[in-house]
Amino acid sequence: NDVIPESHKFHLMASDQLLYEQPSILRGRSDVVTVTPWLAPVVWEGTFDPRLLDSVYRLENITVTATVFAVGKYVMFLKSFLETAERHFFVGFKVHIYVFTDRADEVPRVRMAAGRQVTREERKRGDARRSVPPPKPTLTVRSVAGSERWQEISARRMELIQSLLEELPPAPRGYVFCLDVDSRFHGRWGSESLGALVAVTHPGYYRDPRSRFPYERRPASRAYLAPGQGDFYYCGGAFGGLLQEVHQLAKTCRHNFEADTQDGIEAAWQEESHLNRYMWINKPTKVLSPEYLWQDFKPQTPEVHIIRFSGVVKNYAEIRPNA
Ligand SMILES: CC(=O)N[C@H]1[C@@H](OP(=O)(O)OP(=O)(O)OC[C@H]2O[C@@H](n3ccc(=O)[nH]c3=O)[C@H](O)[C@@H]2O)O[C@H](CO)[C@H](O)[C@@H]1O
Ligand SMILES: [Mn+2]
Repeated sequence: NDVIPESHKFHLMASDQLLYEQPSILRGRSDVVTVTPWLAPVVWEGTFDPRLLDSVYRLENITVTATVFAVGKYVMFLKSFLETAERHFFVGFKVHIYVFTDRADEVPRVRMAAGRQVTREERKRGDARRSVPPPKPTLTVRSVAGSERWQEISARRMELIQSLLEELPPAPRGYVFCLDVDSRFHGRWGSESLGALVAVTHPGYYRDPRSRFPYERRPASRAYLAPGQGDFYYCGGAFGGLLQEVHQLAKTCRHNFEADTQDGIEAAWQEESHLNRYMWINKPTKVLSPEYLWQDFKPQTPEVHIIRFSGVVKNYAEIRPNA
């Protein structure tokens, strides 16, 4: 006599067929903090069971949208970004990637990895609701204007993300991640990263006191954070969450960035500064550890057991339209 709630909108529901390692509330990662002071999980390798989470979210029929911008010479990063996304990003789920570029004819054709197909074994043990294998990830290319300033290209992403999300059909189980293109996946990035509002701690600052975070420090900017404010330094290169939440974020950051421009001020790190201000007020419901955005030039640290996504080393002078 199973208890079948009318709706499981507000809690996770698992199949009783799935057996996994017994969880412990005594043992776990003790070298890192795995929960914020507002009780949001901080996702590190070893804090979650990927099979359990995948099975939970497969019952939910979720869709994952990703946005990536490749304007000007940054189109050169698309091939490896897309190829590695195929191998590691939400494998087994409905994934839709939107590429924004001013060089549509240079977007590489990327072959879909076999790992995308649901295996026969998975189909056998899955329930009826998922007897149909999820479709292969799809890719949509959108044309955007180029620019003479990289700062503008980077910041304008908020505006384009906002309008994309206004066009997408509303989906209560729809998630979106907004990612830098000059990066590659090296390991799993999957359902463990899902949350209403998701931020990634910047790999360059997660060991630093907040006084050293490169927040916008001029009170005239709408991205201003005063000394003593700010939780973590989050990166502009990866954030996400539910469609409605990310829409709110993009709309707010765009509005504040443009209002600043009217006042003749550009935040220290453009939309990243505004994102940090936003996340100070609107606490993320899930924080991803720097495993989710590393930098290739940075030696791996002991607490980082796996690098999932990492920025490639690039020659700024060569690829950016301005220095
Ligand atoms: C890892 C990380 O958190 N990176 C952030 C950081 O610098 P980054 O040095 O990582 O910035 P970046 O040069 O990668 O630019 C950000 C993104 O804008 C796009 N782009 C940029 C220039 C260009 O000519 N063409 C183009 O397509 C592209 O998707 C790129 O990945 O600070 C920026 C502030 O503005 C952004 O917040 C970046 O997300
Ligand atoms: Mn980047």
